[in-house]
Amino acid sequence: MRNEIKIFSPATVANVSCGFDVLGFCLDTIGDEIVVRKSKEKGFRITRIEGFELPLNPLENVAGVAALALLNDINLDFGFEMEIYKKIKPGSGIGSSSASASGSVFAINELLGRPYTRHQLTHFAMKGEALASGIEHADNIAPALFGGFTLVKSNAPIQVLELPSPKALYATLIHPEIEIKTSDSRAVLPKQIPLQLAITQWANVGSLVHALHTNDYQLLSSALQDVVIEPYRKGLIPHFDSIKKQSVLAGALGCGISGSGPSIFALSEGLATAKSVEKSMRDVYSKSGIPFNTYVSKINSKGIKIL
Ligand SMILES: Nc1ncnc2c1ncn2[C@@H]1O[C@H](COP(=O)(O)OP(=O)(O)OP(=O)(O)O)[C@@H](O)[C@H]1O
Ligand SMILES: N[C@@H](CCO)C(=O)O
Repeated sequence: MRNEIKIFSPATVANVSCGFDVLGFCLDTIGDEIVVRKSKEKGFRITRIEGFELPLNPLENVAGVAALALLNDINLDFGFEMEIYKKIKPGSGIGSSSASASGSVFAINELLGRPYTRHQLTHFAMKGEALASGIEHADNIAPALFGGFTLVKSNAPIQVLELPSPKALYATLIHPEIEIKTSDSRAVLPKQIPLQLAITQWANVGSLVHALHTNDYQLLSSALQDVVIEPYRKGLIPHFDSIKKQSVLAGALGCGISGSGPSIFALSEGLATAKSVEKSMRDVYSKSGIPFNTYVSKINSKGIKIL
């Protein structure tokens, strides 16, 4: 059995417009690298973090909290240490915290000879995610650990459904360089919603799942709507309405807030359209003076990869 592992832990898009806290998909080209090795000393240490300033103290880092949740469940006479090479900016809305929490437990599980299922790993990683957002949710963790599109049917016990990813589907993202913490963008949400909006939203979730199963891009497009969360959060993201309008004019099937923002995602049929959507997003933000990055990615059907 190996003593060290290096992994690529991908960025993910949670919610996918209509599926707040339940739907997500995995990106292919954006992610962190993590190295984990066994150590003689028991417990868990983070020895190095490059890319962004984050706490080395495992109790203050989502990777550490997730790892300790797993290690508390198993009796070992050795421990682990971790190096994190962070590429996903914390607070970006593309699952920065989830990449660390899920990568951490995935890597430890591999070094232990895979005693845990991906459902059990999701449970441990959620403990880390709770440190970042104040609530245990798995809509970023599930796509990172399972790959593709996922639906979190239940948190306790954790049940993740793996949905199909139509081959021609591409994601375009714009990440405005402002930080929105998940905890802050949850604070603006109402505690109750009108029944009529709930009906529209759950009809869209069901339609989106059906569209993925049947490769029905027209249905997918009509289901990529968020009548519950977006109206409250879009004001936190400069030029959100323009990005959405221009993306759809450029051919996107739909466009919405990625996770809790500020990143915005669009889904398109075909790489050429996804690139046109990227150009339309860049045109909107170029005039704004706000620094930004854009990405085009296919859907990553595998999730976390061993390097
Ligand atoms: N290893 C880590 N990686 C990223 N963020 C971390 C980590 N450890 C602790 N944090 C904290 O978590 C917060 C970022 O998580 P948050 O959920 O707000 O952003 P995100 O993961 O980019 O967004 P989203 O979940 O909407 O995609 C920051 O306050 C950051 O300091
Ligand atoms: N479902 C979560 C994802 C962000 O972590 C939210 O939108 O708050």
